[in-house]
Amino acid sequence: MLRNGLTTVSHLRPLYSQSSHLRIADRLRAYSTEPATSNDVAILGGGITGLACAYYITKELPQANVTIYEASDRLGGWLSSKRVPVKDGNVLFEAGPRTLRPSSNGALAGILMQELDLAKDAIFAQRTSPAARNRFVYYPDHLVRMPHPSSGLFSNLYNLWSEPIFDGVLWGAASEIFKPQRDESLQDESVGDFFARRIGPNVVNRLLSGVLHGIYAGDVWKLSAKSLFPTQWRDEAQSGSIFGGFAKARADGPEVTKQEGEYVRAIKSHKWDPLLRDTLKDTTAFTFRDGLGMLSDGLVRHLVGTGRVNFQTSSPVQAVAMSETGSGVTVKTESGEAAFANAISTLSPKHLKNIRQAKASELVPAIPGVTVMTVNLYFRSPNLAPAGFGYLIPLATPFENNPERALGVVFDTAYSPSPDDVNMENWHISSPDQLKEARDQGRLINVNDFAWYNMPDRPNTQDDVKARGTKLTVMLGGHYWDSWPAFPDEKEGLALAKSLLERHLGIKEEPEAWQVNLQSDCIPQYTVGHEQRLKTAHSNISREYKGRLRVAGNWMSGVGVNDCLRSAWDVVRSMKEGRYGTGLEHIGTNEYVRLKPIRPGQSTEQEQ
Ligand SMILES: C=Cc1c2[nH]c(c1C)Cc1[nH]c(c(CCC(=O)O)c1C)Cc1[nH]c(c(C)c1CCC(=O)O)Cc1[nH]c(c(C)c1C=C)C2
Repeated sequence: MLRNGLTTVSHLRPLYSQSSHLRIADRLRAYSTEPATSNDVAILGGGITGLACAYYITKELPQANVTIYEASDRLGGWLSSKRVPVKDGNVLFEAGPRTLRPSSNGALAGILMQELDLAKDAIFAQRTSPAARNRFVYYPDHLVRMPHPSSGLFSNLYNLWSEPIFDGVLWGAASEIFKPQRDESLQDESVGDFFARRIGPNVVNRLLSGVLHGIYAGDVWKLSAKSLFPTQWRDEAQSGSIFGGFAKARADGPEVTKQEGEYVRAIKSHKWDPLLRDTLKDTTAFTFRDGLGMLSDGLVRHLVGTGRVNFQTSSPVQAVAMSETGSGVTVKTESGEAAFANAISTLSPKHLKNIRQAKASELVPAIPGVTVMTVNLYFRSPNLAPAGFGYLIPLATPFENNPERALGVVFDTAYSPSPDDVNMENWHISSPDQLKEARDQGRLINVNDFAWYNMPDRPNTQDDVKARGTKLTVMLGGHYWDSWPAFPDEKEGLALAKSLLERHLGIKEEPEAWQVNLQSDCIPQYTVGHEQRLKTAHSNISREYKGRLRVAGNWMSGVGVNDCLRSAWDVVRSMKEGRYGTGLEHIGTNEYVRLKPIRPGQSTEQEQ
């Protein structure tokens, strides 16, 4: 959509929402009331989780056909990458997530990249890059760089001693082991209460609240310690302290849920492209030439190619009911009813509620969401922000230094190279022959802190401009807007972002391009008691749909894109193995396995 008065060149076209891409047989079947084959699966929601579910089904369940129902006219959910023209070319703006990390659940994104042939389009910011080394927090009236090994011991110690943000941190951490253990009757508490009790309130208000702004856009005093920090929560109960548990895990190996152990094993047994695996090992975060939207586009393209997926866009689901025989479910939309053996809902709990028209009781207890406004800005001048990831604004930053109620600012230029960044004259190693030779030998090539994977072409760039400017995203709102009756409009959002950047970074320049995006209810809040709510949802869904409806998405085990992929992977794996489940059966599990300790020089974990 056009937000800034400039023509937007959008690569996110409604290509796959066009009925010409749907197989006629599939379309007829989708609207017939004939019984489905025993394998057909309906997927509710065409965001990244829905697309990933369809992908894993086509890969793992060769007999199954899939129908994806999406209420809007586009697929991909809130992955939304758009090109915006500027005077000397165009730049890419991300309305939602902008980068992915390759570790943990991120391995699935790496595997998708390999299987969808997207690695050649990827941009890999290396661990050596400023994006990895320089992370800032704004407190109380200036940017404070977080300690990092690359800064050197002296500089880190000086920072810890001189910056008020770290007051009480060292002492709080050192004495944590002596703090009394919580009462056994305590079932959950807020992240704030937990860490204030274990380390001290300054750590919560000045540091941790900022980190949780950057992930959940949420309030540290409301989010659940048990759900967000399960390892530390268990460590206190089992070892008496967080540090005690940490030391035990270092010595004996970390304990993880059985489900996590299976995941680690599956990832390890994947047949990795060795160069991609090595590239990802040295990568702090990655994205693609045309932004993260390339991931959802790549999935859709692949799914169309399988001929087994029927896309029903602009088709909100009105009801999902058990079939009369109990051998499947029927999905009702405005156009009719269709029968399936199984359904996977990737809808938010709020939308899931609507699929049980007549029922008054709730299927999934309410899980609140926060609204985030992202304001993308592109300035003509380069280096208006320090080199680095960006900065977070914690709760303790005084109101007069953050009246805009911003959560943080991302320095997008750090992940989003333009031709300047890959200009041969600026390379660490300037001989292309030397680089090609290294790559031919399978060695990783680092061009100004970006891995060069797509040999022999030039390293990928995202912003197509002659001279690099500064690209920033201001994040506003989140829990600060919880009780607001209305949100700022585009003009107000832009004004808020500009006034924040002027106060914090001294930027007075007018942006050459900008885009304001209001993401309503976009990040679910795992507030105190979240685990219990998920258990209730599991028993309700199980009772009503008897294993025929499963759920996946960002409201159960992590709010990021990587977590959505993981949730899709888990749900399809459980279907493949014929396990009875709802997608929530693992919640609150007490079956654990111990992984082998990670020894120096060893990079991966193994199950014992
Ligand atoms: C667009 C708003 C989002 C905010 N949080 C998330 C989104 C999509 C989800 C999220 N962000 C991060 C994680 C942790 C895992 C990780 O990839 O590191 C999750 C689950 C970290 C993160 N936060 C910000 C960035 C650039 C990243 C890296 C991944 C990403 O591109 O999202 C910046 C940031 N995100 C939000 C705020 C308020 C913020 C402020 C600087 C909200």
